[in-house]
Amino acid sequence: MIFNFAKSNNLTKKFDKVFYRNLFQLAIDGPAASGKSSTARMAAQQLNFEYIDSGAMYRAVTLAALRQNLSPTLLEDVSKIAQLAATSHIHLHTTFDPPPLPLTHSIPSSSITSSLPQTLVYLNGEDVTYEIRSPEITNNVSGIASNLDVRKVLVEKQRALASGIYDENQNKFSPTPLIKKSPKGTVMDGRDVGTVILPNADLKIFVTASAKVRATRRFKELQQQSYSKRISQIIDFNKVLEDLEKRDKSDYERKISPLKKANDALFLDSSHMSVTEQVDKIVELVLKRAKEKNIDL
Ligand SMILES: Nc1ncnc2c1ncn2[C@@H]1O[C@H](COP(=O)(O)OP(=O)(O)O)[C@@H](O)[C@H]1O
Ligand SMILES: Nc1ccn([C@@H]2O[C@H](COP(=O)(O)OP(=O)(O)O)[C@@H](O)[C@H]2O)c(=O)n1
Repeated sequence: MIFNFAKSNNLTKKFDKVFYRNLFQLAIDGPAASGKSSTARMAAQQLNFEYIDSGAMYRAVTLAALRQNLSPTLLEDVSKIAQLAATSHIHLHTTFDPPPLPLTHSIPSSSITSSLPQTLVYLNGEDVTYEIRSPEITNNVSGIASNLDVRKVLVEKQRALASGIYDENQNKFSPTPLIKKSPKGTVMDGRDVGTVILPNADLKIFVTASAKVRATRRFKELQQQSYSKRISQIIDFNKVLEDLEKRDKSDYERKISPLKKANDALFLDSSHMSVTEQVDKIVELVLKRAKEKNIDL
């Protein structure tokens, strides 16, 4: 099935305007391992927001393409990959355990100690949560994400998800907003959320940290993963840093929707912040902006 972009775009605009005016939209962009997704998920948990991991959608399409031996650099494969992006059912499910805390200004995120929220990713019904984080996917995702047709398809799905008019299970746009949970807002993270996907977001944050700090975080994460899966694997820090810098370059320099701070985004350097400090800062900024805009959270 090929989507009618013009039609779905109109739908998105219509429902954004009519039904979702009062839902807070938080856009978080930044380079790899800057801390976007962990802070976005924890902030979503505290604020009772829906969380949308736009990068996971590019990763899922990359997995689908690699499974079919399609290459983003081969012209004849490019339209097939866009077709895959359109026809694949990509379902994101973030589990908040424990359930969201009641929102008060005095609960710091450090009080959430038990399990951290995590996002399960399903591709055509199959749980691919871990597979999409493999080095093979990580090293190929930027190439797929620089494809204009793939972006068109995913951006429409991402906008529709944020507006509640995309049914992930059916892979269909809905003419009426779907009654899901009743979140007070949406937080989406990625590379072009503030610039392209949600240009009218109520608050935009561009998170970054030095490449060395980010590579150290990824390195620890990979070590932890191999330890928990009991895989004995040597992880080379220099290789992690090199891969991360290569992906940064591709994301910052691509022609279509490059990674860029939106003009109205706030800059957050997380190099010397803990995850808890990042979450607390973001929640504080959301509450302040909601108050200014008379949005009831
Ligand atoms: N401020 C921080 N200090 C230390 N580790 C962090 C910080 N922010 C995130 N992390 C860790 O770094 C890794 C990458 O963070 P993640 O949120 O996945 O980044 P991104 O979504 O930007 O790629 C994760 O293991 C996360 O727990
Ligand atoms: N909105 C987005 C999100 C991700 N992406 C692409 O998808 C890749 C993976 O995104 P991600 O958020 O999962 O990556 P990490 O920051 O977690 O490493 C990025 O390197 C980008 O190339 C994008 O182009 N646009």
